[in-house]
Amino acid sequence: MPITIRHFESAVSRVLSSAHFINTHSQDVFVPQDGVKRAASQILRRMQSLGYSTADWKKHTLTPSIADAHAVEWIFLVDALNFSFWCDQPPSRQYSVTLDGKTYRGYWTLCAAVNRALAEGIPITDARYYAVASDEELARVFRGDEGTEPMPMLRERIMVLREVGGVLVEKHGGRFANLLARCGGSASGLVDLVAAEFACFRDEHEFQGRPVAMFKRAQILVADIWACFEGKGLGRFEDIDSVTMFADYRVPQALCHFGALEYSPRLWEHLRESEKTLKQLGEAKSPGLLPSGHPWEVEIRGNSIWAVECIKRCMEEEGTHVNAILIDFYLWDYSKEHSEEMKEIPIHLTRSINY
Ligand SMILES: Nc1nc2c(c(CN[C@H]3C=C[C@H](O)[C@@H]3O)cn2[C@@H]2O[C@H](COP(=O)(O)O)[C@@H](O)[C@H]2O)c(=O)[nH]1
Repeated sequence: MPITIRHFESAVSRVLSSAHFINTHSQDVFVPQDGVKRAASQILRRMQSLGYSTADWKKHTLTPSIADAHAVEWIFLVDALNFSFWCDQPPSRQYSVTLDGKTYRGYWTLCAAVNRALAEGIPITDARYYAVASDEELARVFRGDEGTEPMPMLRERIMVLREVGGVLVEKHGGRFANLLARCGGSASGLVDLVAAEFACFRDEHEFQGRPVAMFKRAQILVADIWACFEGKGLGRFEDIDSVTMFADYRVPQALCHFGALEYSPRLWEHLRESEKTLKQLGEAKSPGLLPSGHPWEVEIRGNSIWAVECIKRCMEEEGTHVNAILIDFYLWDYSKEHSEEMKEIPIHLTRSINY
């Protein structure tokens, strides 16, 4: 049997080559270059008017306000669990977490629950705790407001905590900072290390017979550290601009809104119908959910990554350098601040620990 010498390609460059392959082989999702051009000018103008930068990361109420060793463990814990917050219940019943008088939904429920646990004296960001804490203790950490659904995919989240906590305790002295110290200031190297050490971060699929990679949570983990430290100290990465957009279910909405992403009529119809069914019948019976790895899911995620790369290149051509991370963060924040407008654009809903 010939030994195949697998040419080692870093995870981040595999994401970019996957996005290009998906874009050139998609049947239902497109990145129209005229839309990209318009989107790039609009987004650039808005980001410049806001002075949007890494400093915006710490401005959020719930993200760590001090860039220190604890912030690194906080970011690792949150990005290990940073997936699938949507639920099919009516808004009044949707999982929510109220902290300091403010009620949070979606991604921010995770941050609120973590900060609440810390305020209650629970060392939730310490791998030596969450690797072995009981299911009941962890369910209590992530408990929702009275009368709301439990946290979506709580069982999967507890399994993720056991996995990543166990690896950190057994191999890295219980701290993600020790793994971070081994990446030699390379973002791509850190993504490789995270994908090698933790199975739950390996966001890889097959598309038309070819392996494709997205590594959404591994990349946003690196990006959050970079942003929190504003590119300095523990957050200094020489190759940070190689990191791509994070293929979630929110930014595609914003990309469609700005005209940089388009769906075929049949895909648009399917997503619209599945959202309606989801609301009427509830998730259990809804035919509409896209199973993880479905071609349409891969097309939406891969083309979202490609669209942001094209927007980035358009901005370069206009003489401004903005990396994919900041474009992504801006679009995600935009989608949350304009949720009413976003309602016009259906999202692809998948039960997945990848995003
Ligand atoms: N592409 C991308 N996806 C992101 C984020 C974030 C949080 N980042 C914020 C924190 C600091 C930064 O400044 C950002 O403002 C969460 N998500 C994903 O969204 C989904 C949750 O949506 P909803 O259910 O509506 O809350 C889910 O897949 C989650 O994994 C991002 O930045 N980019």
